[in-house]
Amino acid sequence: MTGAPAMFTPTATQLDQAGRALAQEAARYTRMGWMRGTSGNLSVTLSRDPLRLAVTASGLDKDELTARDFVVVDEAGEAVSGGPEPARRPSAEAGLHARIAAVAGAGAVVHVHVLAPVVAAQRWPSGVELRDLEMLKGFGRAAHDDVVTVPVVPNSQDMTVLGDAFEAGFDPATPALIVARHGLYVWGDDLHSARNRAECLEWLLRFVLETGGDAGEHAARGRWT
Ligand SMILES: CSCCC(=O)C(=O)COP(=O)(O)O
Ligand SMILES: [Zn+2]
Repeated sequence: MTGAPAMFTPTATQLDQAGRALAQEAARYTRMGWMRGTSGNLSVTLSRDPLRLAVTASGLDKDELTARDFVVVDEAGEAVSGGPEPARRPSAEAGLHARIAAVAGAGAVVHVHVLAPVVAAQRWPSGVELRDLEMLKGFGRAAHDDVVTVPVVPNSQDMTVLGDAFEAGFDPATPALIVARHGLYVWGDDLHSARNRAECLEWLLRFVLETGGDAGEHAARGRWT
């Protein structure tokens, strides 16, 4: 027997909190230079069953978002009723946010156009390896985890294609995805945790780019440890 479809109506307080948090966080990323122009987008999960996300509106300068510049979307990233009026257009990448929230159980997803991941993916298109670095702890991993591979998927304008590629390589222990020639996705329980992870991952990626990515090989040979 199938039950009635689950319903969800966000409260005004929930919407207000989500809108303020998204706008504040987007302004912060813009100041960091990680959301240049209108690039980047953010989401928070409002409900799991049914899956509902508050995602930033599309095409806006992310430094100037108001607490109403977001859209409530479903598991496919499609706008549903219940968000601020007048309705805005959801981020073009809302479908990937929703897939990450569904598959990884993320409470927040951030997508930024920071340079290091894109350069790293150009250099290591089958995944960027990180090992033996204290900063891995800030990315939610142990510093001495064997090897942490940040997955890379080819860019696409089709969020189902991107979502399928993400899911195919998904490792629950690695809360990030690089979209080649595009940008970085990082997730966590909330926007604050996702930002901490993104900042630490950016540091790690800059490290491997600047050292040539062979830090682990040196350590394994006992030259640095
Ligand atoms: C110059 S930004 C190109 C689109 C993009 O990649 C992005 O992150 C912003 O898209 P949105 O629809 O969320 O504004
Ligand atoms: Zn983007």
